[in-house]
Amino acid sequence: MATDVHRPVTTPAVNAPTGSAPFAVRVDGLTRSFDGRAVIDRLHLDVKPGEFVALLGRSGCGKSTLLRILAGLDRDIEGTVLVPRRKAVAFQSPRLMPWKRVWRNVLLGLPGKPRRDVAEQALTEVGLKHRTDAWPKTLSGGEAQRASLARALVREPDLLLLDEPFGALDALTRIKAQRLVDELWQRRGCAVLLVTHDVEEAVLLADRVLVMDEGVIAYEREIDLDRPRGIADPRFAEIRAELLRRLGVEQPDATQNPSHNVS
Ligand SMILES: Nc1ncnc2c1ncn2[C@@H]1O[C@H](COP(=O)(O)OP(=O)(O)OP(=O)(O)O)[C@@H](O)[C@H]1O
Repeated sequence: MATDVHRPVTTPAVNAPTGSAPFAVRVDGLTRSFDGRAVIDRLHLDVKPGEFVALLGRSGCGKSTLLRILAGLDRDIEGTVLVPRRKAVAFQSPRLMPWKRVWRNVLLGLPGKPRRDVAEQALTEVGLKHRTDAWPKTLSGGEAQRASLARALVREPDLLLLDEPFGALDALTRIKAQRLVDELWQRRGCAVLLVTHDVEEAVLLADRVLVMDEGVIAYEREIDLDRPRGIADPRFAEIRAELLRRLGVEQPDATQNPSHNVS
């Protein structure tokens, strides 16, 4: 896996030697400040190749900032960030160019002559082949998000960065999109870093869930539940409750309130 090293902008970014790295992400002593305030403060993070990691944290704690840094979109940093050269990112808003048909959007930014067959293959993978020639404005929210995922897939990423990709979808479409990401991850075997506000989504999908706070990874939890996972599993509920506690969310105490007990 070819690796990029992102160092502070004062030092030119260098490419690490190619070869198989024992990690998909390695972040060491990362600091990012805005107006003198460190939003990320000497953060450490490793993600293994093929690992699915979810990142939770209260609003404004720096999740998107971290993701943008990993994507190489923000290099005004201190510390070291090593990420695979083949990486792709999908955001909450699909960011499709309205003047390009879906298949051309999928290929946007890829070097070389646009290859419709490559776009079509990725669109097939996300169940959107029938919309290959559509204009973005004719897509539903879920379809647009799938087109955005196809755009990530054509890059054949070793690391897929997802910033709240399901945040704007209705509940049913969201469940379908979660299943699709799960399938794609299993098929492609790439590492995934998913930023989400949804604790259930994190526990459903991830091998490991991180909670970010005060500029660092404040808590992490391996999710050792069998897949496919379901919220009916008592251990699922236990892990969800622990994560909510770590996020500072008050929960009703079942011992104080018998209506929460299922007998
Ligand atoms: N370009 C910028 N200039 C100044 N401040 C910024 C900039 N980008 C982010 N910030 C600040 O950094 C902090 C972290 O922002 P970030 O978007 O990473 O949070 P987040 O955890 O992703 O939030 P949310 O869950 O609400 O999306 C916020 O206080 C935000 O205002």
